[in-house]
Amino acid sequence: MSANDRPAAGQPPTATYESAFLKACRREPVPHTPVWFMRQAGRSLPEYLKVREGIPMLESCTRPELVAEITLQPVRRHGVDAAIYFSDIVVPLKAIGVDLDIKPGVGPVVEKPIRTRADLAQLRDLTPDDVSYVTDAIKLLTAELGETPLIGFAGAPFTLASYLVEGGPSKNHEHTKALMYGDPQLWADLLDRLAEITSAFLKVQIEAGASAVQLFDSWVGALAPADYRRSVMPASTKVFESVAGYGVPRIHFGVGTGELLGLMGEAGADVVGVDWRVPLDEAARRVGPGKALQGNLDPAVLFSSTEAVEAKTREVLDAAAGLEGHIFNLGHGVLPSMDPDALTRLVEDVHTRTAR
Ligand SMILES: Cc1c2[nH]c(c1CCC(=O)O)Cc1[nH]c(c(CCC(=O)O)c1C)Cc1[nH]c(c(CCC(=O)O)c1C)Cc1[nH]c(c(C)c1CCC(=O)O)C2
Repeated sequence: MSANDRPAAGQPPTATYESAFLKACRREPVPHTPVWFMRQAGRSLPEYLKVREGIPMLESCTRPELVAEITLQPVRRHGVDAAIYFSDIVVPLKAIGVDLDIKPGVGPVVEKPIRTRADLAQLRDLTPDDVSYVTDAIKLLTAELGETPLIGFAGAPFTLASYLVEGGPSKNHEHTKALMYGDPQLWADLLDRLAEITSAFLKVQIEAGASAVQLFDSWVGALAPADYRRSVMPASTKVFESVAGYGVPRIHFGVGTGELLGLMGEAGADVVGVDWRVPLDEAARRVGPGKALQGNLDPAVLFSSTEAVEAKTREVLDAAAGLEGHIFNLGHGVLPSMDPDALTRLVEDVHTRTAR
C-alpha cells in the first residue's frame, strides 16, 4: 500500500494518512491546524540559493537528488505539515518539447506563442517517460519524508494557456482573452489539450507517491464568473475528474478569485485555496458545505513586526474557527525577500494557538 492510498478493509491507516494535513483536507478533527506555504522552497532560503548556484531553474527540476533536497529544506527548517514537490508549472510543457525557459526575475518565457490552430501542434501528449525524473524524485522523497505528506502540483489549463498564448508573464492577458472571446472553438481545444497534459502530469506524481495535489490557477482571477464557467471550468473539471479515482485530496488555488470561489469548488476541488482578500468565514459561505479551505494570511504581513504578524494570524484563525477543515497558508506564495525566521515563528504560532 502506498502512503496515499485509503486504508484497505481491515488494514490500519498509515501515519501519513493520519497526518494533520490530510485529516484537515478530509474535514476530520485535527490535533492542530496544519500549516504549509506556497513557494516554501526557494529563494527565501539561503540553503536553497547554495544548492541552486550555477544551475538553471528548469535544469534543477530534472535532477532527482536536487529536487528531493530542495523539497525537504523548508520541512526541516520550518516544521511545516506538508512538503510541496519542487518543480514549476511549465515543467510538463518543457517535457513535451515546448521551446520555453524560466528567466530569472521574469518567469516563464515561450519562444513561439500559441495563437493559431497550427500552433496547437506544439502540444503533444505527455507520457510518464517524459518526466521519469519526477517519479525518481518522488520515490526518494517519500522515503525521506516519513509521515509528512507530499503535495504534487500542476498549473491549471487557464494559467498555462496564459503563458503559452502571451509568450510570457502578462498583466492584462490581452492575447489570451482575444483568443478566448474571438475563437471559442480554438480556445476550447487548447484548454482541452492542456487538461490532458495536466492530468497525465498529476497522475505521474500521485502514482509515484504524492498524497495530495494542488492545481494552481494563479491568474484566473482576471475573469468574470460567467466567462470562467463557460470557457475555463470544463477543462479544470476534466483535470479534477481524471484524478478522482485515486482518492487523494485535490486543492485548487488562484489569486484574486473572490468572485470565483464557488465555481472553483464546483469544478471538483476538495479544498479551495483563498487569497487574503476574502476572510475565510465569508469564503466558506461562497464555497458552500463539503469543502475544506486553505489560506489566507497576506504574504506582505510577514514584512511587519512579530506582534503585527501574530495579530493578523489571530484574525485568520478567528475567521477559520467555524470551518470544518482549515489548512493554514499564505494568500499567495512566499516572497524571495522574506525573513525565513518569520516563517518558522509563524508555523510555531499557528501550532501553539490551535493545539487541541
Ligand atoms: C504562476 C506560477 C509559476 N510557477 C508556479 C506558479 C503557481 C504558483 C503561484 O501563483 O505563485 C508554481 C511553482 N513554482 C515553483 C514552485 C515550487 C514549490 C514550492 O515551494 O511552492 C511552485 C509551486 C518554483 C519556482 N519557480 C520559479 C522560481 C524562481 C526561480 C529561481 O529560483 O531561480 C521557483 C523557486 C520561477 C517562476 N515560475 C513562475 C513564476 C511567476 C516564477 C518566478 C519568476 C521570478 O521571480 O524569478 C510561474
